[in-house]
Amino acid sequence: MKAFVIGNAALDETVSVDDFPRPGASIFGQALSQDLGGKGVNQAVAMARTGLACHLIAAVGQDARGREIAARLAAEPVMAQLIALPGVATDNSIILMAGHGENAVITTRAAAGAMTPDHAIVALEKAAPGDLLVLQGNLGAATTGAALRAARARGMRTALNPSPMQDYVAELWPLVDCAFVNEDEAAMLGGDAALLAQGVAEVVLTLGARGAALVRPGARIDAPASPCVVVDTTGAGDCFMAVALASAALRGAPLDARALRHAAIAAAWTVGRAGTVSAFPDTGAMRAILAGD
Ligand SMILES: Nc1ncnc2c1ncn2[C@@H]1O[C@H](COP(=O)(O)OP(=O)(O)OP(=O)(O)O)[C@@H](O)[C@H]1O
Repeated sequence: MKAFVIGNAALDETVSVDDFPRPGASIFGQALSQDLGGKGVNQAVAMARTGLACHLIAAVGQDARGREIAARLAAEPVMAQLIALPGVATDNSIILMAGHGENAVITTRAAAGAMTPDHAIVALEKAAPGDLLVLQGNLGAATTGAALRAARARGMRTALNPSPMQDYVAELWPLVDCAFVNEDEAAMLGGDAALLAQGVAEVVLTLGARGAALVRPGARIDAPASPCVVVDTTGAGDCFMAVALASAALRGAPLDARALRHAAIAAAWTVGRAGTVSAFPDTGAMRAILAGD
């Protein structure tokens, strides 16, 4: 079984602040750090570090930041296919990390928005029935829809994390087998019951420090978060989704309580460290997590 993540690639620029600036205010930040990021990259790298065969398909510009992303991805076990598009800038995320543990993220989407339906369809030509497609909310409506339809035509399983939330997502749920949503997203979408009613087979609700729940028609599994000291929550949701899916896939099992436990431990590892991809468990730590109960 292989996973295909079609999504965005970015460099995360994180600055620590005591608190978020009010409109019009100028404030000091404490440190600027750079990390590999973008939800597509985050999820693909976390999956690949578990040992699951994982392809990443993402677009960058033909610029220094695109080359930097390629160089950093080369050090990861993910099979990365970066499409270097002429005339667009590589995407960036600007992350404000506040002293109270919350963050605010602004992501550009020039390269992600320029990915076409053909990019997605061609990328999935290597997929086999039973392989997994993982998507997030950064691509355009046509490309996301084409990826989901191509996956269904190939007998793949599909998972979607609708973040950042875009309006078009409402039309896509009948093509999604598994939805991962945080509390805000669940509220915007009318709750897990509304997603199940639109044909989604299973919904994973992530509830921050209160853990997560796996909901299927007539069944619900609750899983607590793993305790940790909060340093930086950036990427926790991406790490959680990737590890939950990979844990189940590597065992040939459906999503289950054990997958949620593995995901919670990996996400807490991330929350307890600064950064995005660099805060995820490395390959050794990830395999140790997945070996546990
Ligand atoms: N304070 C915390 N302590 C322990 N685990 C946490 C904490 N916050 C998040 N997590 C873990 O990360 C998972 C995902 O968190 P959350 O529900 O906040 O998703 P998210 O909003 O998509 O995250 P983010 O946008 O920060 O990446 C949770 O289900 C939990 O396992």
